[in-house]
Amino acid sequence: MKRHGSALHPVNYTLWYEYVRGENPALRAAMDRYLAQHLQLDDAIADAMYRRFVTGGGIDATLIERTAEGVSTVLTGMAESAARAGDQTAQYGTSLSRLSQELAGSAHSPALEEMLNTTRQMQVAVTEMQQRLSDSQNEIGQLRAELRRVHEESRLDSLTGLANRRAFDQRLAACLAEADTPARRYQRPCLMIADIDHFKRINDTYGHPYGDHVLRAVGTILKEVTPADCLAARIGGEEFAVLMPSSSLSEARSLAESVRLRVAAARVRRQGQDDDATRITISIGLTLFRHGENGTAFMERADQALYTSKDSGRDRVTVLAG
Ligand SMILES: Nc1nc2c(ncn2[C@@H]2O[C@H](COP(=O)(O)OP(=O)(O)OP(=O)(O)O)[C@@H](O)[C@H]2O)c(=O)[nH]1
Repeated sequence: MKRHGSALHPVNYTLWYEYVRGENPALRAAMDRYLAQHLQLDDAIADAMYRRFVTGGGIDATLIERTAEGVSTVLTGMAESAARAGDQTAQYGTSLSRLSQELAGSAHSPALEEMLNTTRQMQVAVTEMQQRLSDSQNEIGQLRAELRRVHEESRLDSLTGLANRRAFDQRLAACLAEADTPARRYQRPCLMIADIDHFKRINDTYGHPYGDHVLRAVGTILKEVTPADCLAARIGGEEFAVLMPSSSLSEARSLAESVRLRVAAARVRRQGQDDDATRITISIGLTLFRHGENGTAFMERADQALYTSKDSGRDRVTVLAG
């Protein structure tokens, strides 16, 4: 990295790690072109390559975290080698000093003196290297923590703090893959989709900020009632979903009813109007997974149940199982 003018920091470590790993042909080709022309890979160029070939313009936190993991392992190995080299150099230096003292009384030895000086210089260089490796390791640790935070945030809906659609889709796919294994044959996941009633009217009557306030209130109720092994998400504007991997249909129905009742009982106050709260209701569709079907069919049936709730007067739970 030093030879090509690359400063020692996490972005460059990631870039070079990806290059050496050799599984990113586009990056490899671009870097090879630069290196063949003996061009310096300064920070601006490295940054552009990192964005273009490593993160693809956005942040792929999983990839970067994996890379940070790899770089950190390499650095740990280097730090251990540097520590061993430091110990050996120190031992060598001690032996040379002893030898020099033993010979001090006899003939003066410039060659021995030179070796002693060189050994001291080596000790300083090895200590500096150990320090630099330890600094880099700390930086990688911070980078990893930051990436974890970005990764977590990228899975949350910023308004309600529930999981977002992307996180929900991933969890649904994983849950259904597991549900189709023989071990889970008798435990079928349940899915509920909930949609706030007449939400457009709420927005139109009281304004969009109040609508947001209602969404947050529903999000809070869902967080409070959803068991730890289930996932509650905001999957669209005023649409929520709860995936229940190991609940029975009757447990899922109770959960859906309790969401409905708590939303109906909640009084979401308008700012500055303490006694004037609007009544909000929610319609819910609930269904049970059928072995062999895909996520789309599962979601569509929950949606169908939801629309039955809407069509038959709203503020109710409809179950479509089979
Ligand atoms: N405040 C707010 N409104 C949103 C948000 N996302 C979507 N909406 C609004 O949600 C409303 C959805 O309305 P519709 O799909 O027509 O349905 P509805 O009025 O809820 O009626 P029903 O579902 O039939 O009971 C639209 O007015 C959207 O503008 C958001 O993040 N904040």
